[in-house]
Amino acid sequence: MSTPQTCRNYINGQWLTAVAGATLESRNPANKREVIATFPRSTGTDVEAAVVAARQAYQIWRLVPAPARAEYVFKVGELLSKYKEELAQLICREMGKPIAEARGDVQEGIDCAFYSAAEGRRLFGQTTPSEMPNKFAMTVRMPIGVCALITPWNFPIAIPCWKAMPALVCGNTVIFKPAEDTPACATKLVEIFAEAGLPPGVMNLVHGVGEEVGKALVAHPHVDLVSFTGSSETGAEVGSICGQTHKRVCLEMGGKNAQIVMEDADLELALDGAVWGAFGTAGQRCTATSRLILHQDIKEKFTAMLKERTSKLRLGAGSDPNTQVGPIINERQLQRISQYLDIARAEGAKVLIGGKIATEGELENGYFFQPTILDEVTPQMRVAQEEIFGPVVALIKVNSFEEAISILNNTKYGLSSSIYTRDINRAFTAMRDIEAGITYINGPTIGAEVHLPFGGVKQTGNGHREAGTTTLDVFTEWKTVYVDFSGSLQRAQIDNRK
Ligand SMILES: NC(=O)C1=CN([C@@H]2O[C@H](COP(=O)(O)OP(=O)(O)OC[C@H]3O[C@@H](n4cnc5c(N)ncnc54)[C@H](OP(=O)(O)O)[C@@H]3O)[C@@H](O)[C@H]2O)C=CC1
Ligand SMILES: O=C(O)CCC(=O)C(=O)O
Repeated sequence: MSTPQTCRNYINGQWLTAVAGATLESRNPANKREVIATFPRSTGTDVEAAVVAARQAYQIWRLVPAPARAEYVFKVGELLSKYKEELAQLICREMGKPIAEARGDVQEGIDCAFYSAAEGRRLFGQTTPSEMPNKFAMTVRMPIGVCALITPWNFPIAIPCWKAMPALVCGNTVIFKPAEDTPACATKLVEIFAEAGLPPGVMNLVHGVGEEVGKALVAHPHVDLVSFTGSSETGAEVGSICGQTHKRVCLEMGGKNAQIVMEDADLELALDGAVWGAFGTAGQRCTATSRLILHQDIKEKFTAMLKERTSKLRLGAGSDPNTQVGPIINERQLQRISQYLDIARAEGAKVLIGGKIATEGELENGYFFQPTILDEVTPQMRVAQEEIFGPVVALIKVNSFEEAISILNNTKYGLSSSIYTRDINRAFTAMRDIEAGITYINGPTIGAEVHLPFGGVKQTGNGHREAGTTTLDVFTEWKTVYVDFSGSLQRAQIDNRK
């Protein structure tokens, strides 16, 4: 066990303890005796200092040319590459995901840095004809101001990067409130932004409890925008406060993602998709596959294949290269998953495999849940409707393609979706009729790429898309500019007559 790291807030270019002095700690979810970090339990006073710093810095930062702002973000990308392994090891210890996935988390940050940095030389507006003579019409993107970025623990590097990087390139300043479970990852990330040379106040970090720090940021009158990823419940609260104060808000919330497997699918391919979609990151992704909608003709065979593969998955600490499924983030989430198993049994679902907290050998030291398959699930059951956020997948049998699409759409969420079929007509029909922000054809529901829009429909979000060029609509305001040069023309004509 290594010595716990002492994390601090980063406000106006300085590393600070919370003014009130209180601290919290994060632990290794694979070994709960190991304290990874202590970090400030900040209060409204620290939030106030960060907002003042970010507002002051904004007046200078917004005037730095966008290509120059982007150079800082490019530098962050280079530094992330340099520290990639160190960061990945830290993610394994603090968040728990297997090392290969942790490297992917950092790589997403690197990809986002280079993609966002390039946008510094674009940030395109439009020019369009004016209906008046001697008039020029155009639109330009303007920064919004101070952005509060409130992030979850499941992608402790990628998600903060895909918010902070475009926000900064667009000319905003940032206050980052990371999840309580991953303060050390957040601190290392902000150290990297600082090492890249960002001026004081442009990037600020305030650790603490969501109900305290997150809430104070959302309610603060001088925070202009909130970008939030997390649970639907918290997202609804954040959205409602922002609505009351007319604050810009981008919400990215839950999913109840389904993979359809039709009778003509390549079953081996669909199996790979189902296993990694459902059990990758121990199911703790908003894009995780939590429902498998199986055509009746392949249901029995596919279920047997899935059960066999699931039984061989190796649970363990993320830092062990042999681990395929890591721990659950904390005790509260572990108990929540366990409660969903009770609900599933009470509703009449059949536990085919798994279904319990895993305690064999060293697993007892951490928060592990057995990869679980629930069979005989019907579309209205709570386990088919509510986000579990754990390694639990529900099997639902269907008789037709139409029924499969209808059941897939039958939830309040609409983030990711997938269909395995060899029929091109069905693939395109699914692409058209599925109600989700993301649809994969012959691929799992997970695996977002940073240059495409990320987000969902219905209660998954509020219509915005981060990542891709659509993120620019989150982090900028449009300004419409009319230039009327008829006056000066007339003056020039008068001058010529003289
Ligand atoms: N869509 C996604 O990617 C994710 C979805 N979830 C879903 O959320 C469930 C619970 O996970 P949890 O981590 O508690 O998610 P939360 O939504 O509570 O947390 C997400 C972020 O919001 C902060 N926060 C909490 N309360 C408030 C508030 N009142 N105002 C402002 N910010 C706040 C949290 O801080 P703090 O950590 O201090 O509480 C964290 O930084 C999961 O089971 C899963 O269903 C979770 C993570 C990611
Ligand atoms: O599917 C992915 O790769 C991205 C998932 C994600 O960002 C999330 O679960 O929060």
